[in-house]
Amino acid sequence: MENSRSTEARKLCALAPIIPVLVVHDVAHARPLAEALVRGGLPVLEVTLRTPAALEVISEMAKVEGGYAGAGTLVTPEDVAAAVKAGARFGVSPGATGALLDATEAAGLPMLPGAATASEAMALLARGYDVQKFFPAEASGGVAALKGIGGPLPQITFCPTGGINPGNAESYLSQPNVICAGGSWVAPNDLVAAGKWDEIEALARAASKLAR
Ligand SMILES: O=C(O)C(=O)C[C@H](O)[C@H](O)COP(=O)(O)O
Repeated sequence: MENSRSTEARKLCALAPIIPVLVVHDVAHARPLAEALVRGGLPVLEVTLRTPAALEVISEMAKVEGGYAGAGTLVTPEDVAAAVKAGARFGVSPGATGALLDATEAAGLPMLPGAATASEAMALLARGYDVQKFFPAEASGGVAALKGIGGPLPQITFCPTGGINPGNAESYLSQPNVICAGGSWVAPNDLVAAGKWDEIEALARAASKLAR
């Protein structure tokens, strides 16, 4: 769309079929985890601001060549300021508020804001966001809901996240209004804690080959 605020988000979403959603507790895991995911073909990394280490994790991941580390779970303007300071290349939010978008726009932070209903998607579209996170995807009706929203609102493209797994990912990715999907399965807590980077790379590689 003209004057889209989603130009950068669209480019990032086009880089790989899956955006890993990362909950990282130990900053020592940041570099090897990001390197494994990038090696596996998933360069766009959403680090959720759900752990005390998250901002430092973003700063470490930002140093990984070929990667794009962003901040997820942006809820407040303060989150945005902290994420930008940490070096986040983009932001993701589960929903959207005017205050949050005022902050990301003022900071020039490329943004993937969340919506779960037609009204929320329309409000974001009116503000210029034609690429949106569809969250929580499975709980909000999954592929059927995306098909439903895509009827009257085909100009909006989604990154569904929440409940996506290797078994259902391709049914999402095959929708005309889906550009990529987010998921945590490529970096399970137990593999991260155990430093099993090769296994994470293999999960990433499989995810990077999902058809869309
Ligand atoms: O914290 C956020 O802002 C989020 O983005 C939530 C994530 O989208 C989901 O936690 C990922 O869902 P799963 O792949 O089902 O684990």
